[in-house]
Amino acid sequence: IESHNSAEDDSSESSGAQYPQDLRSVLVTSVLNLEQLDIDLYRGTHHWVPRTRRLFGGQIIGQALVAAAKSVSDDLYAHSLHCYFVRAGDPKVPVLYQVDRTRDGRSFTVRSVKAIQHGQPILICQASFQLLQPSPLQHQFPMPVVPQPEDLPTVEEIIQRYLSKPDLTESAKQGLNKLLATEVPIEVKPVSPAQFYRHVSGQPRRLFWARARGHIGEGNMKLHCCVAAYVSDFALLGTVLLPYPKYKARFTASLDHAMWFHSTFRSDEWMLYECDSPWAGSSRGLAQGRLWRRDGVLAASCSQEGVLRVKPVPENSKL
Ligand SMILES: CC(C)(COP(=O)(O)OP(=O)(O)OC[C@H]1O[C@@H](n2cnc3c(N)ncnc32)[C@H](O)[C@@H]1OP(=O)(O)O)[C@@H](O)C(=O)NCCC(=O)NCCSC(=O)CCC(=O)O
Repeated sequence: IESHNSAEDDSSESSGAQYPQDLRSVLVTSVLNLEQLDIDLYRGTHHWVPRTRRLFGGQIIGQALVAAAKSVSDDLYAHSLHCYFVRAGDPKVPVLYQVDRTRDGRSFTVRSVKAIQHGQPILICQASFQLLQPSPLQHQFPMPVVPQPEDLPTVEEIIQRYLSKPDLTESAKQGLNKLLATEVPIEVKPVSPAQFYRHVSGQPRRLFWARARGHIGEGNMKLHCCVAAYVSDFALLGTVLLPYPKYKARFTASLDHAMWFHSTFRSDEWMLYECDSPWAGSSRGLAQGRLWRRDGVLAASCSQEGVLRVKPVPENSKL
């Protein structure tokens, strides 16, 4: 365990003009920009909907945290959230977020948020905020040593490489082209592409660099936490499947998600997402994630349990 100061990181490598596919408007000015309907009542819309046709959990958590943050003062920082996904989100209708001001304390303030569709909750979330307070107690695990993002291909480049393989089946080609056409508002660079895509059996652990597409800027820390909450649900649960390349997912869904924010960070700058799964059983799996700033500071930790029902991969599958 190494000692670390979680000092403000002022370094900025981002500028809107650098990004050919600047989806800033999608994540910050659209998905996380909730419409206020009444006091403590908001409406959120969707952008990227996964192939499961249920709403992306990270979007619901990110929006719930935006709604919670709107009723706390600027000097409070989000430090944790705990959520249950109780129903599948319907991509055809918006989500309502109803905030309950559970407690305003001296140091800590708690909000409860219910995400509602068709008159019923799809997510229940508690979020807690704190005044910045100094402490002589400061430690963190060291960040894993991995190649820098500049030295790794993007998922789009990796998919292009797979597409150029001569023995690819037509359906695999179609699947990959669909993946390429999907505008996920997160940019991802896997540290080990073969492992990321489960082409080799391995430990239930994977690492990838991730950042929000587009320039967000210093902004406020609460917004970066909301974006990180969105990002943190991406590819986390899949970590549970890594030791089982002979099985493919038939039904997977996250059941709950907890997150702790440790230090300031920029969600539009590369962060290393270290995911592992200490346990699976009873059609469920536990996944844990750590988001690292590239200067080695631990920015956030999260834990998620999901339901995973699988079926054997056909013998002749090329992917
Ligand atoms: C978790 C559930 C499904 C639990 O509800 P229920 O208990 O009613 O469902 P269930 O009985 O588990 O059934 C779920 C599906 O499994 C099937 N099923 C049930 N029992 C089975 C069994 N013994 N063997 C095989 N299949 C079975 C059902 O037919 C159904 O499939 P069919 O549906 O085909 O009939 C629900 O609470 C829910 O949907 N919550 C929201 C989850 C969510 O949306 N999370 C965020 C998105 S997930 C995410 O974002 C993570 C990103 C990622 O995936 O990486």
